[in-house]
Amino acid sequence: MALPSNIDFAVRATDGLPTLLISEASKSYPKPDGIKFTYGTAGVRTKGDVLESTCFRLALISALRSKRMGGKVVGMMVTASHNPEPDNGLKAVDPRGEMLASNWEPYCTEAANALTDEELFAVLQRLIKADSINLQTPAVVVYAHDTRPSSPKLVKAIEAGLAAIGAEGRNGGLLTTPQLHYLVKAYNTQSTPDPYGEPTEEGYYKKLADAFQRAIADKPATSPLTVDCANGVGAISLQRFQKYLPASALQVRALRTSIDTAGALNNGCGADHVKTKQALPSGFEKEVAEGERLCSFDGDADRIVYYYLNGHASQKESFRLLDGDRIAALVADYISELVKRAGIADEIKIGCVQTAYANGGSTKYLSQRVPVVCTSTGVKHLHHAAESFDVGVYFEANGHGTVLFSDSAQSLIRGKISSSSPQGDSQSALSQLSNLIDLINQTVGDALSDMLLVEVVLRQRDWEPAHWDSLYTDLPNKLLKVIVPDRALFTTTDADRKLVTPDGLQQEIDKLVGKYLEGRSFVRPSGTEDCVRVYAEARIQQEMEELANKVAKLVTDAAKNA
Ligand SMILES: CC(=O)N[C@H]1[C@@H](OP(=O)(O)O)O[C@H](CO)[C@@H](O)[C@@H]1O
Ligand SMILES: [Mg+2]
Repeated sequence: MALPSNIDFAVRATDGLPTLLISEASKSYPKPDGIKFTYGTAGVRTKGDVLESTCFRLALISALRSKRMGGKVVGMMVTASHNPEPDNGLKAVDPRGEMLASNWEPYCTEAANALTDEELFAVLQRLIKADSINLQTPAVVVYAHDTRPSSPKLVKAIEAGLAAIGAEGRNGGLLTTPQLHYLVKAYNTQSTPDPYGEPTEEGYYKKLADAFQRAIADKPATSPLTVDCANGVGAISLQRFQKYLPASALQVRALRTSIDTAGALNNGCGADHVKTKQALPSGFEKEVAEGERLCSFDGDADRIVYYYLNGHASQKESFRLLDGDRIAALVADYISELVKRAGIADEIKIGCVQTAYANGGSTKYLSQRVPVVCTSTGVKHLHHAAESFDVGVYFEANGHGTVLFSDSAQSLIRGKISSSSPQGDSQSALSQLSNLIDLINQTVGDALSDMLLVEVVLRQRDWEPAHWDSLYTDLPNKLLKVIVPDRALFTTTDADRKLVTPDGLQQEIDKLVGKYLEGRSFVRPSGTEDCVRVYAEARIQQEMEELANKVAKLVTDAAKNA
C-alpha cells in the first residue's frame, strides 16, 4: 500500500522520537559557533562554558542508549578530571558501569557538532536505524558531576535533554567518576542474584568500608596515610567515607581539600601534577617527613599515585614515585600469592595489562611473573583486554586502573569458601580474595578503592613504601609534548608503539633508538590535548634525555615538512 502523501517518511522512521519537544527545548542550548567537539579517549573535554549544547544532545543519545540496552540504567558524568578548573567534560557510562561502547562515540561527536535541529535529528535517526532501537522502551539515565563551577549549568542542560526525550533522570549529585560508574552497575544488578551493591552513595561507602575491615583483619593502622585530594570531589568522598570506617582501621590525613576556593582544583597538586612533575604537590615540603606514605587523587578521583621521600624534602632526588606500574606490580604479586595459597593457581589465569607508557622496568618485572599484554592508550582498551583473564590487573602508568575478576573466577573463589571447615591457610586466602572482590571497584579505576587496596597489601605484608619501591628499578624516562600544526598527520599501529604516518618517520626513530642502551621511544597524537606525545626511556639518564630531544626534533621537522 502506498504511504499517505501527508506523512513524511522521516517522521514515520522516528516514530516515538518527540522531535517537536526536543526542538523547542534545544532553542535554549544553541551550539556555539566555530567549535568542533570530539568524543574521544575521555569523552568530550573542552572549556566548561561552551558545553551546554553538547550536554543537552548527549543526554538524548544517552536516553537512546538506555532504550537500546532494554531500558537498563546508563550514566553521564560531568567532569574534566585532572584538567584546569575552567575546563569541563562529559563521559557516558554503559549499563555494566563501563565506558560507552566505542561504536557509539562517532554519533556523540556528530550530534555535538550538528549545526541545525534537522542535522541533529538525522544523526539520531541514523543511530536509531543502525542499532534497531525501539523507541517505546523506557529510558533511565543517572548523572553526576564534579566540583567545577561550570558543572551545575551543564547538569541543567542534561536534565533538559532527558526531559525533552521523555527519559527518567536520576541525579547522583556531587560524586567522583568511579562512584557514578558504581551506581550504574548497582542499579542494573539490584534485582539479580548477584547484586553489585546498594545503589546509593552510602551503599558504595559501606561496601568499601566493610570489605576493607575484613581485608585488614585485626591488623590495626600503625602509621597515617597522607592524601592529596587535588582540591576536588575526592576530598568530599574521602571525608564521607571516613564516617563508615573506625579511625583505628585507617588513619588518614587529608590535604588539598579546598573545593570552594576558586582556581584551586588540580592547581599545583593532584595525581597528574605529581606524576608529570615527578615532585611533591607544591607546598608539601613543609608538611611531610621522610619515609611517610603519601598519595594523590586526580580531580575526579578515578586515578591515584603513591609516593614518599627517601631523604630530606629540600632535595629533589628524595622524591620517589610509586605510580600505576608499581601499583600493578604490588597488586599482581599479592593476588598471585593468594591464588597459590588458595590452591586454585591451575584454575585461575592472572594477567596484567599495560600501555606503551609503562616503564620497561615494570614490564620486565611483571612479565617474569604473569602474562603481560600491551594495549592502546585509554582505559577502555585496557579494561577490554583485562576481561580476557580470570583476574585481569590493569593500570596505566599515570595511575588509572583496577582489577577485574571474571564471573567464573568469582564463583570459583566464593564456592570454595567453606563455612564449616577450619580456617586453614587455603581458606584464609580464599576469604581474602573474596574480600578483594568487594573492595575493588571493578567498573573503572577508582582512587579511593585503589588506595584501600594498596593499604591492604602494604599492611598485610608489613611493608614500608621503600620496600614496595625496591621490587624493581625504573629505567630513566621522559614524556614530552610537541605542539604541531596538525596532530592528525600522526597515526599509529601496534598499540600506539609504531607510527604509520608521516611516511618514513618511524624508520628514523628506530635508527635513533638503536643507538642507546635499552633505548625505547614512541610517538602518538594525544587523544585529549592538541599535541603529539613523545615518550623515551634508556638505561642511562643522559642518553635518555638526548634520545627524547632528538625524537621530538624529528617530530617537529616531520610536521613542518608534511
Ligand atoms: C600519556 C598519558 O598519560 N595519557 C593519558 C591521556 O591520554 P592522551 O590520549 O595521551 O591525551 O588522558 C587519558 C584520559 O584521561 C589517559 O587515559 C591517558 O593515559
Ligand atoms: Mg580522572
